[in-house]
Amino acid sequence: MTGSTTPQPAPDSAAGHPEPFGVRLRRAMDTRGPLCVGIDPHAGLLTGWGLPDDPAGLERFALTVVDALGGHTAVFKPQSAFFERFGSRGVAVLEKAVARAREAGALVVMDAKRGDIGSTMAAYAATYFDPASPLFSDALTVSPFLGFGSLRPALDAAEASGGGVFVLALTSNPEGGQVQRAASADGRSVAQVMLDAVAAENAGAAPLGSVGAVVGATLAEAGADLAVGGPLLAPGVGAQGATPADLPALFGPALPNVLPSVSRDVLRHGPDPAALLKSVRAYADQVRAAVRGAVESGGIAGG
Ligand SMILES: O=c1ccn([C@@H]2O[C@H](COP(=O)(O)O)[C@@H](O)[C@H]2O)c(=O)[nH]1
Repeated sequence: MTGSTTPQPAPDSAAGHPEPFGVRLRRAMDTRGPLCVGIDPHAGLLTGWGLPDDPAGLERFALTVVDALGGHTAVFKPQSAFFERFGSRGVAVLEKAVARAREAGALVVMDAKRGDIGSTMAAYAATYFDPASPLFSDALTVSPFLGFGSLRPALDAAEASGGGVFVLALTSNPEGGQVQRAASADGRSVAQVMLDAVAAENAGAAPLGSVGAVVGATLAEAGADLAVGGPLLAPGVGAQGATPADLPALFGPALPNVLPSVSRDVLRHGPDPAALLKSVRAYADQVRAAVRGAVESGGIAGG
């Protein structure tokens, strides 16, 4: 992680098309460090920071995180649920945090795990990928439980706005395998069907496609082909027990495209901005060291 360089370009490239999310993410990870910081304002964290568990406390919390880290971290991942629990006042705070994070040069992956029939998915797509929307984000987590094809409106809207989509494939929770490891009609696991569909979306994209997959860092093994040509968002580092040192064995050759995500284990260091930044820098350094070690040991190709 470097100082306060700004990885985000102007939204429009010279040709008038937005620069793709995958390109922007690759640059952000390379310049700021391969780490995503989750903004998860748990009630216990607000209390631990000496803040009230109300919209005013939520705003202080979220903006403190953004102001402390926005010029340094590659990606923020606000967890929408922790804002929605305060109703419209919480969503207003989320809007403010997203805008301020993007102004600071960080990319925003909205963790809302949206998924519905196509016509409703189009409304979700407008919420997060219409540049005029107050929740306009760089990327969105989506759930493919209604079938990969139901995600099409989000995939199309993301592409049009230079945004990205992260499709749940192998989640970090222990219950996920019940669905994700189940065999589909053609014998592939459900997770592999989703990963293959993600790979097809990214065909021809370089250096990184804009359609990613969520693969939990907590998994004992992937048991799937992770060569999707796009980013692999890996939550579960920190409070859920995974460490950066676990990543090479789990992700193998896909490791350079992995974006590990940490929420509680960074946030617990607040409200002191310097302590938050120190924690993020330590995590980013550990991830870099894990990738370097894997390259040096011949486990993955160097960049
Ligand atoms: O498979 C998944 C998908 C998403 N998440 C989300 O990431 C954070 C994890 O928070 P920690 O405090 O670092 O455990 C949270 O918002 C989850 O909803 C996930 O954990 N696993």
